[in-house]
Amino acid sequence: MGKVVLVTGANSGIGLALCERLLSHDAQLQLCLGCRNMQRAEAAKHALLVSHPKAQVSIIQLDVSSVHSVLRAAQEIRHRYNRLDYLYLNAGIMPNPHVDYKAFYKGLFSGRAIHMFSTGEGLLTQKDTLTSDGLQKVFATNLFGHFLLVRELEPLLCRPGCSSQVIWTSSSNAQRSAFCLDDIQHKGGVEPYSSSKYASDLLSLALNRRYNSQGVYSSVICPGLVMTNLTYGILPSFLWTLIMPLMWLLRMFTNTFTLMPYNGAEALFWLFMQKPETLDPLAKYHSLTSGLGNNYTQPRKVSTDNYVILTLCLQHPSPFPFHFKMDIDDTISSALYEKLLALEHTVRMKLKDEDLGHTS
Ligand SMILES: NC(=O)C1=CN([C@@H]2O[C@H](COP(=O)(O)OP(=O)(O)OC[C@H]3O[C@@H](n4cnc5c(N)ncnc54)[C@H](OP(=O)(O)O)[C@@H]3O)[C@@H](O)[C@H]2O)C=CC1
Ligand SMILES: CC(C)CCC[C@@H](C)[C@H]1CC[C@H]2C3=C(CC[C@]12C)[C@@]1(C)CCC(=O)[C@@H](C)[C@@H]1CC3
Repeated sequence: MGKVVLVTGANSGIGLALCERLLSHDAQLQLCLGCRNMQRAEAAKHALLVSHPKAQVSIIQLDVSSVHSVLRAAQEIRHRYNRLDYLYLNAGIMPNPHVDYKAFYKGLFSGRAIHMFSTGEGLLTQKDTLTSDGLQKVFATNLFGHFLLVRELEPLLCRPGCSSQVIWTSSSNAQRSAFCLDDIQHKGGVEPYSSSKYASDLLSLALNRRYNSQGVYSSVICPGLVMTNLTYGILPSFLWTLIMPLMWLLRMFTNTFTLMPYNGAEALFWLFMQKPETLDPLAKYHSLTSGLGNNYTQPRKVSTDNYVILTLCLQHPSPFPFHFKMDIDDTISSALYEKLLALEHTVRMKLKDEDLGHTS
């Protein structure tokens, strides 16, 4: 039986490009597309089968922002498969983005112009909304729904004698300054995207600590800047087309402008071919494209100087001396993990109450 791979957000952009690449590499795969929109999912499946007519591709209806949908989809996946070798947590949103053009022009003439272009740091804010579960939507979609999915799929991921990989599509826009342990949903801020992506980096660390002994390995990747529905939501496509020559020029200075979904999926695909035991839990794997258009994957250390958040978000005085930077990383990721477990408990209880309410 071929390996089983589940990809969330597989009907467009980087997720769909990854599916194409995986099927080109291994025709025996059992590929499952986790999508909320069945029409788009069917179109994606059709496109994959046109290029790989013998491939085994199935669809699972999954809205990662909805607790109920995640639980139902996980139940169906457990029913369909008896193993899960790769779980790609790729679905993501950046709703109502706003570009700070003043900061952009300021940054353009500063020494940090390249950094600004490759991370978008300080340029973007978003207006978040609530889900029907009462959670912040960006947090629920980019982080919490995926956390719940991992927890629900534990029996398929943790199999004695076998290893499996959980792979998060994070971002170079993940900034520690946007994240706060006291507000993991980012209710009080204007950078929920950045916060959720930073939280996914931390959560991946915690998952490794929790699950490595059971053969589950978690990694995070950065796809670079890619032209997809997500980026077309930031600037209209005609404007991206207009500035495309500038983007190609900038590729000479930053290899993070992967631009095409195929290139952005490079690190996701690269991880598929690695022995998970050899991966560095403290690394973030970057999809990079050189000025000449060659794709490659590069591990870069996740920032370890998290004492900034600690001092901002934990009670003063901080009980941790600065020279324990690695331990502090562990402390924050553990604290986030605990908070996610507590939230999971709350939402499960709420669902139970609602179910009881309906039946009585
Ligand atoms: N493009 C870029 O430059 C970068 C992207 N990323 C990350 O890459 C990932 C893929 O995004 P990208 O391909 O660019 O953008 P797309 O908008 O093309 O893809 C996002 C995918 O996520 C799905 N999705 C969104 N919300 C949900 C939900 N609630 N439940 C299930 N699926 C959902 C979308 O489905 P639907 O069609 O139904 O909306 C879509 O398939 C995201 O996590 C994004 O944050 C990271 C760094 C840079
Ligand atoms: C209109 C102006 C002439 C050009 C404005 C450019 C900005 C809109 C982009 C410059 C760097 C871009 C960027 C992202 C979004 C668009 C920019 C801010 C991201 C934040 C998109 C999502 C991600 O996850 C990041 C990796 C991107 C980093 C760069």
